[in-house]
Amino acid sequence: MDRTILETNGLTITVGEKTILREVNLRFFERGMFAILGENGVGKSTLLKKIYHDAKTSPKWIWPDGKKKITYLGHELGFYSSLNLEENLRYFAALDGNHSQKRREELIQLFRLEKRKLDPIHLYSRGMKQKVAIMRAVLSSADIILFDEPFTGLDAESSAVFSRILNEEKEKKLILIVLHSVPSELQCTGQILIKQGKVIVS
Ligand SMILES: Nc1ncnc2c1ncn2[C@@H]1O[C@H](COP(=O)(O)OP(=O)(O)OP(=O)(O)O)[C@@H](O)[C@H]1O
Repeated sequence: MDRTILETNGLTITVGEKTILREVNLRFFERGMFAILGENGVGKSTLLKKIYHDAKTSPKWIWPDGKKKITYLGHELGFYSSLNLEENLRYFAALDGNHSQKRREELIQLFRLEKRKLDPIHLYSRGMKQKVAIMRAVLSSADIILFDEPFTGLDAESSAVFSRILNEEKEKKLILIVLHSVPSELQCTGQILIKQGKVIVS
């Protein structure tokens, strides 16, 4: 049976003098993918960051095996630009407690980076860098993945590939994903619309 893995009980977020979100009550089980939608500036990124921050720091969060298994991909892509793709992914795998080398190679192929995997990341284009950050998040052993506009910079083919990867991952993990529009291939479990400080779940 599914159990609750993430809950926000009456969460109110205030930035400076301004209350961005009021009394947000969300509850998620261990699997599924939920799109977080809404106009510019309504608080989508703020909500995601708050969830990540609380998950890492709040004593209210209980992690079954004591390890905090949540990862976040925001606007900062977070890898080592002087290292190549292989080195970056291997480094993060070592930090994380190792991921499958087979899956790593599979993702490199799916994103068509095999020929570039030994180039340092600083030579990559914007979209290629985005793919590296996505691979890192997908390969992590986290139970929860938070993505903030992860389709940014991806071409149509890569967007379709990434949507298919997410459709598979949502069967094993909880994925929250901030989007401006839902790509046609993406099969979300539900949508969370933020409007005027309120959250509407559908
Ligand atoms: N550090 C901060 N200081 C002051 N205001 C902030 C700060 N961070 C965010 N805000 C404000 O909070 C509101 C929500 O910002 P947020 O980035 O969460 O919106 P968003 O829905 O993700 O927007 P977008 O679709 O444009 O990315 C905005 O009005 C923004 O100006």
